[in-house]
Amino acid sequence: MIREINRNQKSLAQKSEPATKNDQAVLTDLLDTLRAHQDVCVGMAANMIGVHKRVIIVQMGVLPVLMINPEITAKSDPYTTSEGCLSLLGERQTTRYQNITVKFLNKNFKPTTQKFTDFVAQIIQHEVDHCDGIII
Ligand SMILES: CSCC[C@H](NC=O)C(=O)O
Repeated sequence: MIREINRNQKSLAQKSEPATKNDQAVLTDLLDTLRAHQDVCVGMAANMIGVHKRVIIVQMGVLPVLMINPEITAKSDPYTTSEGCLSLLGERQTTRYQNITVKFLNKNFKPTTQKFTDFVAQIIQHEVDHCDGIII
């Protein structure tokens, strides 16, 4: 189901709870909602559709990838960049890391550890921050 974008800064500042297999609906809602905004949006966290669970979706080329309970376990090569967000007006400067390692459950709840670089790594960092109540 396509959900409304949460722009309530107080709600977005809340830390999200770990997701479980009971949270299937948010997986499809994130897919549907990202698809509906794919012209302007490359990633989303569940709290952006009002669900305070640690689930993110990241556009990797043409493929949207869901990550459940993502955790960045290693990062290297910091740089400064400017980012926007569907939940926020304008852009803000932030520090991101060129290379990250992420531990997460895939869409079938299979434990996965994967390395990411460049723009995909940047999107993941932005969305993991959302899970921690941090907006850029
Ligand atoms: C480069 S990271 C920016 C991610 C942002 N998505 C919101 O959480 C977006 O603009 O799609």
